[in-house]
Amino acid sequence: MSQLSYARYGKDNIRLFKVEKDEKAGTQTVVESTVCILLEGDIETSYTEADNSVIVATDTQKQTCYILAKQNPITPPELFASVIGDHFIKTYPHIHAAHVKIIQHKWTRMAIDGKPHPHSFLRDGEDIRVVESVTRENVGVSIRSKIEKLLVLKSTGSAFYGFHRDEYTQLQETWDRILSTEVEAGWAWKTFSGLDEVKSVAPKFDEAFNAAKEITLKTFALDNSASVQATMYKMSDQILAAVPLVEAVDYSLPNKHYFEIDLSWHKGLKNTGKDATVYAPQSNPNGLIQCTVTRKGPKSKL
Ligand SMILES: O=c1[nH]c(=O)c2[nH]c(=O)[nH]c2[nH]1
Repeated sequence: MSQLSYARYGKDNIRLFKVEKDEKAGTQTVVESTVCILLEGDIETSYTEADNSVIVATDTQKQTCYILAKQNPITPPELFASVIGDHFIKTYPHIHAAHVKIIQHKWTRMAIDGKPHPHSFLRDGEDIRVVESVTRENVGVSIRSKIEKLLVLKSTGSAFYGFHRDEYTQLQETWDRILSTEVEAGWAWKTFSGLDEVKSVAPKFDEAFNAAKEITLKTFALDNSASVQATMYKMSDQILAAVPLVEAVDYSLPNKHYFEIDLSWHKGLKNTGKDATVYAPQSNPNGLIQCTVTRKGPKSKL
C-alpha cells in the first residue's frame, strides 16, 4: 500500500555554551550555539516495523554533541559541524549521512574604560552566523555558511527607475529613496573529501565569514544602488572573488519599504521628494529579492 520514501531524524535546538579559559592571560572567551543533528541511513525498519534497534536515540545525539564540544573546539562552526557529522557516520555503520546545522549567536567582548574586559560580553546585534553541513559516506562533506538577520538601512544613495511599466503599474520612479533590508547571505563551499580536509582549511572559514560581512556592508553603503537586484549581484561577485574555495553565493534580501507621506493637506507642509524627512516604515507586504551566483568556467580547485 505505502512505502517510506525518505527519512531522517535527530535532535533540534540543542543549546550549547562553551567557555575557553586562558589561565595565563587571565581571559575567558565564550561561544553560544544552537545545533540541529539529523541522521540518515538504514533506519527504515524503525518506521515500518517498530524496530527500535536501529535508532541512535535523539537523546544520545544530544549527549554526543556535548561530549564532542568538550573534546573539540566549537569554532569555527564549519569545523565543529564536520566533527559531529564525521562522528556519526564513522561510529554507526548503518548511519550513512549526517546533516548538521549550527547557529552561532553573538557574544561580543565588552570594552570597559576603553579596554577589552576579560570575561564580560554583550549582544551587539541580532545577526547570526549559520552553518549547514552534510557529511555523507563515500561522498564527503558539503558545507554552506551563512549570515542571517543582519539589519541594514541607508537613508539615501538608492534609486529605482526605468522598471517595466504597463496598465498594472502605479509605482512612481525614484532617484532617491531609503533602502533597508535584513541580509541573509550564503556561500557554498566546494565539497570536501572528509574531516581531514575540512581541518586543513579551517582558518578559511572565519576569513570567509569576515570577508562576506565586510563586502556586504561596504557594498551596501558605497554602491549608488540602482536596485536591490543590482546591488546584491555586486556583493555576490566580490565574495566569489575573495574566497576561491567557494563555488556559489546566494542572497535573500527583503526590501523593507519606507514610504513617503504626503502632508501637503496640512497647511501645505512639504514632505515629498527632496523635502521628505518623515516616512512611514512598512511591515508588509515587502519585496523579496533572491539570487544565486556561481563562477563562470571550471569549478574551483584547492
Ligand atoms: O530594488 C527594487 N527591486 C524591485 O524589484 C522592486 N520592485 C519595487 O516595487 N521596488 C523595487 N525595488
